[in-house]
Amino acid sequence: MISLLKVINLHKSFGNVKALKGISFEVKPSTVHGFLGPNGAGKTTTMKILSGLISFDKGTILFENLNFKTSKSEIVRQIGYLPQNPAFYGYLTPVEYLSLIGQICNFDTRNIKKRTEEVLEIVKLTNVSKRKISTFSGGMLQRLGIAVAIFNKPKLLLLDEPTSSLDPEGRAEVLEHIKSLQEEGITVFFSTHILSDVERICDHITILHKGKVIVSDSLENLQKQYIQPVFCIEFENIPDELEEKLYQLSYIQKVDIDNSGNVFIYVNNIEIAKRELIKVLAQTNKSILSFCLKKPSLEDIFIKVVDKNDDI
Ligand SMILES: Nc1ncnc2c1ncn2[C@@H]1O[C@H](COP(=O)(O)OP(=O)(O)OP(=O)(O)O)[C@@H](O)[C@H]1O
Repeated sequence: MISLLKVINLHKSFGNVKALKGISFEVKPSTVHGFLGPNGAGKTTTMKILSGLISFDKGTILFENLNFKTSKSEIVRQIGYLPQNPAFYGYLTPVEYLSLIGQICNFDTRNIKKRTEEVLEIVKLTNVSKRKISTFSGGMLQRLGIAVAIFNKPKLLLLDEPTSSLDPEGRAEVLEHIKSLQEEGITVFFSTHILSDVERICDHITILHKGKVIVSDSLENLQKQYIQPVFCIEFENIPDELEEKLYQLSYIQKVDIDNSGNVFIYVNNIEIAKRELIKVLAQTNKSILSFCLKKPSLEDIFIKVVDKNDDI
């Protein structure tokens, strides 16, 4: 699949602070791409460069076949950006506010009206389109921010921590909208610290740490590569010499039994284990209350890769 955006060896310093130390990653079209990293990793700096707000020192940015160095204005016209703390004029209604945006984007009056109705429909704010923005909840404000960012029909939408200031309900609401933008043909690149948000809606993930990209891959590949599958078994009574018996099997890597009697079995061949392990456990003749394969968590991946790269 050809990339929509390619960032190659991008550098940016603010005085002595090296915010980006040669980052490279690609964003595929029609994906939701999560941009993860601890505070100060360089996420906002990257977003500001991509939206054309600040310059970069070194490197290449390609958008489709265009080079950012020579076609910046053509590229940024196709990129929407929702900053971390968007500000609105609270005394206006969404219709009035979006009309203002339409004028800034050089739409004519008829098209402003049409596009305003369309984007309000997309972000599900049609029923409050004539209410003052000052009365909106955090989730509604973020959705209005998305409406502004997609007004000009961008191919790529950059969202800087769109859920960080929201409660769980507001987050769920905004995440649902981000996911639905894919259906509108918009590719989304969004930064966050909240790992569960990424897990919920992202296809691809780039992890940034201290100005460097330490991982950039599909969520599926990351789960396969970084997470060891673990079987979790709850017995009514733990069978005698269970650990010794399990360690005799070549596909068993590690067995842990916690204080509540739950057994965690790590394996090196998931396919054999899926077929054979349950049969082996059944031969113990002890009642099994539950048996499951634990789903890899993004938090585990994050901790693993950030720990591994902590000395960079
Ligand atoms: N205008 C600036 N002047 C000086 N230093 C800056 C400026 N903007 C960012 N930095 C520094 O660059 C580094 C990267 O900051 P950036 O805001 O991009 O990180 P971030 O990953 O977005 O962090 P957060 O999650 O806290 O928003 C930090 O060390 C920050 O202090």
